[in-house]
Amino acid sequence: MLEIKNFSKSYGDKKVVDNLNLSVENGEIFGFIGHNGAGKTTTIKSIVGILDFEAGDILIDGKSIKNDEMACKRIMAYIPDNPDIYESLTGIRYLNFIGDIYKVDARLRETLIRQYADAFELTANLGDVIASYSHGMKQKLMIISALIHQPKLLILDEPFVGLDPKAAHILKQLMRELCDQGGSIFFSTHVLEVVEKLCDHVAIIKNGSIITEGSIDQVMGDQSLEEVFLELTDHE
Ligand SMILES: Nc1ncnc2c1ncn2[C@@H]1O[C@H](COP(=O)(O)OP(=O)(O)OP(=O)(O)O)[C@@H](O)[C@H]1O
Repeated sequence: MLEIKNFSKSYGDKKVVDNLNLSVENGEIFGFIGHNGAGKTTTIKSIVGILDFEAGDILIDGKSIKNDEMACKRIMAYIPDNPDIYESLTGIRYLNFIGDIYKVDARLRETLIRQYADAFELTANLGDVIASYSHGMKQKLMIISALIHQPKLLILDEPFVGLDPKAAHILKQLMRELCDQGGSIFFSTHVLEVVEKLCDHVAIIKNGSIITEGSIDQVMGDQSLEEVFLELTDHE
């Protein structure tokens, strides 16, 4: 579903990701972890077509984000680490705006909005302007907007930051459901317990290079993910 091949990215003359390779299969939840500044957001923004990159390619369901951007964007959804959305719209207008862009059938859209807004306890606030939302409420709205067009690939950058425990629990359930239905998820996080419990696959990035990657069981062995992470990232 997602294939990153020989991907390198620089800002000016500073290379921040160096020859990164990884793939996410159908039905898989893939956790992407690494210290601050390791290159996670840069990789994610390149996957979703926000950043250009100088080397390698990124394929979504076999199509290149460089050469076939619209086809890639149609089947993928991205939830950034900072929910900066149109503050002057109401929640429901924003969701309908996204529904229109992705041509989500009106009936299906209504059902999905109700289902997800109820799950995240946001239904009563959908008529309010987004400017009045808390950080967590904006985050929930972004998650709902990503799910209503039923993406095959969901990309999330630190999705659990700012969510209350119940919302985090619901998001984990929805992530698992999407993958049980054949979708794929690639997400970054600093919450290693979530990766341990939720992910099928994990990669650790350090200074722009993958230092270990594999199934969660392979990577952890008989240690906790925290132990593995600290051991691998502590050494220069
Ligand atoms: N717009 C930019 N211009 C120049 N350098 C940048 C830019 N954005 C990021 N960088 C640098 O690229 C490197 C990787 O940053 P990135 O945001 O991808 O890290 P990250 O792994 O997502 O970190 P965090 O866990 O703190 O979110 C860092 O050294 C950062 O300073």
